[in-house]
Amino acid sequence: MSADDVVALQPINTLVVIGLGLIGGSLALSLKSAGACKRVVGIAPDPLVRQRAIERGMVDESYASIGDVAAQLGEGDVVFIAVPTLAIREVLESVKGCVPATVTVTDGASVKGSVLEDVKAVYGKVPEQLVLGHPIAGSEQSGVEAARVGLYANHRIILTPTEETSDQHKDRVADMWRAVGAEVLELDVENHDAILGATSHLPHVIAFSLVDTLAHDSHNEDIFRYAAGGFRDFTRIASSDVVMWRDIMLANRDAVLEAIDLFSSNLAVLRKTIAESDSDELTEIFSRAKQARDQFTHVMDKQKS
Ligand SMILES: NC(=O)C1=CN([C@@H]2O[C@H](COP(=O)(O)OP(=O)(O)OC[C@H]3O[C@@H](n4cnc5c(N)ncnc54)[C@H](O)[C@@H]3O)[C@@H](O)[C@H]2O)C=CC1
Ligand SMILES: O=C(O)C(=O)Cc1ccc(O)cc1
Repeated sequence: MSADDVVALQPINTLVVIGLGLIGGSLALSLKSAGACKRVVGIAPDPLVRQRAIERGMVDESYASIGDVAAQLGEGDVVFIAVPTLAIREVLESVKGCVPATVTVTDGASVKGSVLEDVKAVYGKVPEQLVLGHPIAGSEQSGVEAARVGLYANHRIILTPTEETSDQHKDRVADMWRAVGAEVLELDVENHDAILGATSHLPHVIAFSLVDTLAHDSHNEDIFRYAAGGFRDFTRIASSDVVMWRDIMLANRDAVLEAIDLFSSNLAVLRKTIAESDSDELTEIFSRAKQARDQFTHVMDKQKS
């Protein structure tokens, strides 16, 4: 199914978003704009965030804690957890204490293995109402002001259901994402973390490390003044939220280390090729990379059009 197809959806009664930043706020705004849920409730510990979410029309009501609204929830309602990866466990503890088993509970964290471990630790099992997910959409911006309608349109959402996840809850979450124009895919947790470790987490490691390296080069105080467009393109993601990325690296440590090791050994090959002035091999490596990247952008552009 293409993301542009009009789909018949079960509307959500109440959507509760825990964490009113880029990811949670954008889902709230997008579902409201699509008319795909009757009521949106925001949960945020910071009163200023709660106020801005109301002012921006992101939520109808906002509370400091899920306990303030949980008793009103039931079948047909969805709780979406959109907080930094290592804050998920604490949020699950608060959800477990008060949210009925009929309510669909899902998340948007960038790492799925650690969240699955958190679920097992908190619930002692994987409840059928839990549907773990990850929107492959976002940016280097964060916070309540960064949220926007349309963030998920024509983007992919990966769900990582386990055998315990019920079809009914999974379908509800898939419908929710389709209502905001996303394409829904499924992966198992381990594959998800290995793939995202290589394609998302490693690029952030490299971007943060490159900027940190250059910023600490005492001989080059003015170094960024002379940077060309390529530097800006390549390092945009080093402006991303620090807590979010610290959590991702710690939560997906093994997959990230594996990706760093593979990259380091390929970088060492490239270094040797340059040191030896091996023109043929350099042409070969760059041609392979250019072809792969051109093919990737062609596929991505076709998806957008
Ligand atoms: N930023 C991105 O491009 C993407 C982020 N993600 C994931 O989505 C999640 C949210 O990320 P963003 O929305 O970008 O972050 P954000 O920083 O914009 O928003 C997170 C919000 O959660 C709040 N928060 C933190 N702990 C909380 C708690 N215990 N209870 C309630 N609220 C709490 C923060 O105050 C903040 O308002 C993260 O797990 C991230 O890895 C997934 C895909 C893309
Ligand atoms: O800013 C970018 O280009 C991103 O890569 C956004 C992003 C960040 C984290 C995710 O888990 C998914 C997407």
